[in-house]
Amino acid sequence: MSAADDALADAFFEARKADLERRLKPKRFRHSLGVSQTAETLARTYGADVSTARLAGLLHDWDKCLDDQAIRDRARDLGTDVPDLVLQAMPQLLHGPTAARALAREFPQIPPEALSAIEKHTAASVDMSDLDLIVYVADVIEPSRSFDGVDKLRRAVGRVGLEDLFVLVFQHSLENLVATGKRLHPDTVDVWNHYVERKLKREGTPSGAAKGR
Ligand SMILES: Nc1ncnc2c1ncn2[C@@H]1O[C@H](COP(=O)(O)OP(=O)(O)O)[C@@H](O)[C@H]1O
Repeated sequence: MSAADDALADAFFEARKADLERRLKPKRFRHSLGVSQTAETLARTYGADVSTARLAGLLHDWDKCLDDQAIRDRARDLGTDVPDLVLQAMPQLLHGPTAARALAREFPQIPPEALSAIEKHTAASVDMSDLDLIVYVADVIEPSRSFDGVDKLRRAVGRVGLEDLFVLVFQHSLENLVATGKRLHPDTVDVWNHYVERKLKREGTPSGAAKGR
């Protein structure tokens, strides 16, 4: 069995699930299982690798047990390259990047595609792979999430393309951050513009020509 096959096998999944149950509070552990199942469903729907999706979904919050200072320390120890604003003002945005690095170190057999999705699951990024998009979406719509509009997002699964689904979900995340007066990660505008530009191109809308109200 190759190293990647080992990481995608049931035994590895069950062992990391047991680790995770020890690391996380029960609600966060249930959320992780929900993200794993939802990522698996999305992978089936959109043609991504199902085993990698379920593993990335399971492990995305591996470092969510750390407080702000522990996250900062971990980011420094692991050599994670981050803007100072994020390190100081929004260290919780680093739990994806630190988890990806820590998991790679502890379990080198985890495929890079899964680590990439874990890294990007909170702040997103331009040029995300299908698996990155899937884990981002799964984190927001998994069954234990309950917020106004979640059913609309769930209903869009399979009805719209994966990137369009991501845009809907990312839009919801941004609206929520602004509505609650939160600061935005410095890359957020770039990510939004990147995916909106691509959506406008898919729809054949000339770049920069906003649709009238
Ligand atoms: N683009 C962003 N800019 C700033 N903060 C963000 C951004 N996206 C998510 N967040 C915030 O980062 C924190 C962690 O997000 P997330 O990993 O989705 O956690 P949770 O699973 O607890 O919702 C949340 O407080 C969320 O509001």
